[in-house]
Amino acid sequence: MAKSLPMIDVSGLSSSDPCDRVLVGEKIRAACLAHGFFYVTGHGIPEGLIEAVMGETRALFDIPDACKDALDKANSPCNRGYEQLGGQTLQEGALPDRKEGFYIGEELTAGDGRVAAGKFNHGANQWPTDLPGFRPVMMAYYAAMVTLSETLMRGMALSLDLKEDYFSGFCDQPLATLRLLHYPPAQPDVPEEMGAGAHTDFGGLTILLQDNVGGLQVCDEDGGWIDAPPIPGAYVVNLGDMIARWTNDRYRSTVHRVINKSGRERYSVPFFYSGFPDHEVACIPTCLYADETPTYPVITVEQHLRSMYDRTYKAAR
Ligand SMILES: O=C(O)CCC(=O)C(=O)O
Ligand SMILES: [Fe+2]
Repeated sequence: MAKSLPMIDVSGLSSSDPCDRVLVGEKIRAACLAHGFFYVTGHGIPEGLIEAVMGETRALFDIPDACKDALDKANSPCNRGYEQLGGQTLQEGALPDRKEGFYIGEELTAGDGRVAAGKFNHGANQWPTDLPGFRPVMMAYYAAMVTLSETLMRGMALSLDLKEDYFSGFCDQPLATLRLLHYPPAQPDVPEEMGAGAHTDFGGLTILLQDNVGGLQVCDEDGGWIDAPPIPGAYVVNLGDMIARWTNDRYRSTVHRVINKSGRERYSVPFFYSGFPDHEVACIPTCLYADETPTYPVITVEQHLRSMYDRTYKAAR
């Protein structure tokens, strides 16, 4: 039987009964130890909002090329806006990714202290002018994703037998990115080209919304690939590099990739929850065995993100 990823109903994390919350933490622990990837239901995100996000995403990628170019993220000091097909190379040494994208973050004005201080990826968005529903839908969804991420980080803390608010410093004024992606069908005559090359995610958690096309694959411990097909009503959640650093790889930042072999257009909307930029990500003492030392040096969220953007965008420049 083909391997599959676990499914977790996380509604218990919002229960007033601590036992309910601990039970979900235990399920998260098992899923993180096994794969670092799991499906989530009971997330509380309204279906209508999800449909609206998918509708606006398709509409965005359907606007004329000249309008996309006007929104190019090269215009933005904080990496917001449109990224053309092949703009990123997630897997070192591979061909550029066969995807186009659009980056959205928290809407911040020049007067915000973090923007004035030149904090990484902080600032204003670029919005399409001819799609009136786009901005309100994306901002509502961004806010809902921040709330869900906070809930899931409490679940992560419980899963590690930590106090539920252990990650509250990380969750303070979090840097996060909503990313709209469009994957044209793979080209049969370029079999080595991928929609997204094999990579790990850079932040804390990723919450992925995908359409019904499929193509996401998760690397197994034995080096094989497990399909993560779309399941209606469920998100795919995966751990990013920060969690591997916190746990000294007890929980892995699992490698994944996308190959769209369906012959159809694929759309997905990952939300990357990266945390407070100045937060120092250091190994959690209880994640070390007695004779073990931390594999990773202490790093701030911002330092790690900057280095990963440098690496994955350098090749495509
Ligand atoms: O589109 C997907 O299913 C996954 C995208 C992804 O892995 C990423 O953007 O980091
Ligand atoms: Fe990813």
